[in-house]
Amino acid sequence: MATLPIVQYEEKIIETVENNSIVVIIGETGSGKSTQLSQMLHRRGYSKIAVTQPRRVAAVSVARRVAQELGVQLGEEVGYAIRFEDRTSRNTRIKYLTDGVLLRESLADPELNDYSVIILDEAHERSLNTDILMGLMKRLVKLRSSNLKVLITSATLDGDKVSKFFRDCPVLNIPGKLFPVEVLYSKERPVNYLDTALKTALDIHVRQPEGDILIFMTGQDDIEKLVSKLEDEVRSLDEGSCMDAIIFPLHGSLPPELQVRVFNPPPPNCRRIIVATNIAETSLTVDGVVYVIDSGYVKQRQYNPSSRMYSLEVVQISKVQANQRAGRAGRTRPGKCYRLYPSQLYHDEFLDVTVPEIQRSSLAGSVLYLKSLDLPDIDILKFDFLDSPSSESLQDALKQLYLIDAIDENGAITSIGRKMAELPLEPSLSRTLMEANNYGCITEALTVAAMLSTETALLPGQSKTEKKRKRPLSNLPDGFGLGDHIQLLQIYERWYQTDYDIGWCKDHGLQVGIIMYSGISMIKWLVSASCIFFPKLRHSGHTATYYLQLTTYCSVGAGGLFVILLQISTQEPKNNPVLNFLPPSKSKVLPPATYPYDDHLNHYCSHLALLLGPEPSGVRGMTFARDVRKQLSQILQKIAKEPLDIKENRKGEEFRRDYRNLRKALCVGYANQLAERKMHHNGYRTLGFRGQIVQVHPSSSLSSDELGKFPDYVVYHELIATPRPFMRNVCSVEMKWVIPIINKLNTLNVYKLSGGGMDHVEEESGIPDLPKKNVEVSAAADDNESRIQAARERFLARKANK
Ligand SMILES: Nc1ncnc2c1ncn2[C@@H]1O[C@H](COP(=O)(O)OP(=O)(O)OP(=O)(O)O)[C@@H](O)[C@H]1O
Repeated sequence: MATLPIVQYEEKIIETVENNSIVVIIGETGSGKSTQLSQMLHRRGYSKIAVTQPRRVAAVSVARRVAQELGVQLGEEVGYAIRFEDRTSRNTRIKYLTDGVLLRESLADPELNDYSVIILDEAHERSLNTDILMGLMKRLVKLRSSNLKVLITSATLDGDKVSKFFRDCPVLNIPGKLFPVEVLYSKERPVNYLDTALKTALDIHVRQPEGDILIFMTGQDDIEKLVSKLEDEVRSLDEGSCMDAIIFPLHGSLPPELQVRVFNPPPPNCRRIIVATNIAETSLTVDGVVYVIDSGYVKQRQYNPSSRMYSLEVVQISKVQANQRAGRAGRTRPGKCYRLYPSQLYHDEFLDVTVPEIQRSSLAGSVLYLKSLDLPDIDILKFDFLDSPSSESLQDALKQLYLIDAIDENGAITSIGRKMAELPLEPSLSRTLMEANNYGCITEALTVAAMLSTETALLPGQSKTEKKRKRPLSNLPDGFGLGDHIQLLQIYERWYQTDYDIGWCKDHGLQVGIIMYSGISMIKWLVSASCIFFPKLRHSGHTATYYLQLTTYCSVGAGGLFVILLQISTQEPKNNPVLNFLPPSKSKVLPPATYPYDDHLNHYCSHLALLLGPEPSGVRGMTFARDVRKQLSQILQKIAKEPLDIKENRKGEEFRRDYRNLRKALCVGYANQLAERKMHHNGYRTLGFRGQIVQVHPSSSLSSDELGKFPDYVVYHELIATPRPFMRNVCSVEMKWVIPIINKLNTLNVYKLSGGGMDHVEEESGIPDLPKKNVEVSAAADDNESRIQAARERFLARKANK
């Protein structure tokens, strides 16, 4: 391997780090920041080094690479920790982790005493968590100036600005690029960038020498379309006219085991084409990528605090992002980057840097962390951020936290808030769990939280492919028309009643992937087993590869045997007689990856995946939800004072109930996400400050009454601003549960909540659509009467407003 540019500056780097608590390091993409800095510091005796990454896939892949370079087993001296998966041990000295995981660790140990060095890598991404960590590091180095070093690293960060933020800390600019990348621009912006990306990829495939292709698209839908078109086109090429090609999608909704497939080397005489979102933009080295195609766009989530609405917009990338994308080529040999936009556009119209996530996200979760850290004299509205979020965003977060009882009226964190902060969930779901415990329905609430946190949600369909799947799903439970949370719960309960039978999922329209997934897991287990019985295999990479390839072809050839394997494999591992002989999995989410030849095994399995067909995303949804549920249950048991009554599930009972307690708990958890139906139609108005007119998303399972009317009040999981604003994942709640929340809304003072005391102007808490006087909770005893009364008051209030 060629010497990486950063290695030549080792002495200078170490000297600067030794003399300063905070150092900013700027080096070209591929110069070795992510993989080498940690090793250098480790060599120089720093005891434990944390390296944060904004993205999970990067944390895993860089840890894997460093473990390989040091010749150690992943999870031992070098490990990684991402949400719901921790692959570290007591021996771990270099730990790659997502910035969110480090923030969470700081809750248990605010001084992060476990680490002697903290590296915030890829700081240019300006992820919400990295920005908050920067603010915290500034405080932390004061407290631990004698024994903590902080490094902020990036290829494309404004070093001077960061240096200024950290009181003029030194900035080291590491010159040098490992391999050159030739940048080619289009003459004009294409009318259809999907077709242009397709044409460019095929052109490269047919005309250019070997080397893999990485294409940056905006989102899952476009990726799926392009993958399918590429597959068709490659299949129709004359045999022997060019090398073979395998095409991989890569986006955040793919399960981790399918994401890492892209790192497996392709078979001989075969080109990989990877179609990715910006998940592949930073820190990733896919060995063999020589050509990058950059569409110039990214899909970005944007939160509007005044409407509390998310929109997902396709926007032009920044120059920083374009340069990061180009940097994915030329990492292991010279490369080319095809930009599907003219050079003039890049220079004149692209923003220099990406808008920080902190300025386009809901901040409730982050503010809760800050509150729970118990930092002295902290006024959230004046917290020292590199780029401050809008005061409106911070106020929105404080109000939400107050409404769900995470902070009191003076802004102090409550005991409920503390527990919520320990759960790796968004505040609304954490609060629902806390309340569900009081109402005796924690078992059900855990399932709902797990189903909603599983990114590859089964319902409602998000991508085109998922929409196609909606038909078979109609056989699934309907949530009794009470809403989507209940439907998700019922689906999981139904699955539980089949003893988590994968075949049941198959019967609901997910068969191919399910069998393939189980079949691959099964074969992994079998190969693991053969390595126990033939230990020589474990130590010989080449022999193992050869052996694995041989068995691949034998397995495929021996169709009969394979069918039997598949049959066995549709059972859960715990029920499977063969699997019971085998060692337990070390990793919590992935199928077992226990031996040093993991990569060969994954390689082998990806060959098999290619032979067998599409991906099992729906199954991942369910099996992953099950795993997440188990982990959440463990965390809850740990933070509860007394043992919790959490069952694996309750067979049958819930099908006779109206889920009243669960809906009550949801109402408390989603107190900031409530909507009231308009009087004469099925549109809703969100409750709180500046109500919005919104609709129930058409995919919802919420049903109307005999008059065709939806329930008067619902909670919603999120608001999406498409041309018409929709509530996604809604659940019916009752007015008498809503009233105490409205009363709370009337009393809050946001400046007190911020922790800054009363030295600000009194805040007007106006709720446009509701009476401002306190509503007596007792008045709600009779539902009908109170509804009539409320309707009357709403009418009068509206009239008065006119
Ligand atoms: N998985 C891998 N396979 C092959 N080579 C790799 C791998 N990971 C890293 N490398 C090599 O190490 C070099 C440095 O990678 P590293 O991720 O440390 O760079 P970096 O400076 O952090 O880049 P970036 O700013 O793009 O994240 C790469 O350019 C590549 O040559």
